[in-house]
Amino acid sequence: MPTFEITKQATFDAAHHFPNEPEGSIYRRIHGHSFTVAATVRAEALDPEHGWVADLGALERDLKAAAGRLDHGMLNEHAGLELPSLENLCLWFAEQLKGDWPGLCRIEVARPTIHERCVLSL
Ligand SMILES: Nc1nc2c(c(=O)[nH]1)N=C([C@H](O)[C@H](O)COP(=O)(O)OP(=O)(O)OP(=O)(O)O)CN2
Ligand SMILES: [Zn+2]
Repeated sequence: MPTFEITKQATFDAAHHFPNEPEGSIYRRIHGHSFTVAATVRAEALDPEHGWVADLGALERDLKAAAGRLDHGMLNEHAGLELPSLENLCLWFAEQLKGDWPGLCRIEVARPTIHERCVLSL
């Protein structure tokens, strides 16, 4: 069955640290990154009234709202981000969005400036 996937991306900047890493590890020290987050929603049929899977503007609003909760903050202070890896960020964004977006099928969180990313398939 052919499927459509629509994706919206947002950006945020945040600080974090990894408290379980060994003394002397640079990851233990508080440091910051610029992040992108992309959310993908899948559907097998288009909304016949609009001719789209869902309004990308609505997805943008929800994704920006979630990213805004992390922007210019300390990731470790958020429930679920006590160990603030890209992997746990994917889970955190999925948790924020899944209630309103039942077709959510993919979250990608990246640090583009250092060429790192993680993809969560749902
Ligand atoms: N699987 C994962 N591994 C690591 C993650 C992660 O989220 N998932 N995160 C980190 C740290 O956030 C680390 O700060 C990442 O930075 P790094 O790759 O070390 O790049 P830097 O620019 O900070 O350092 P360079 O030495 O210049 O590469 C680690 N691992
Ligand atoms: Zn880091």
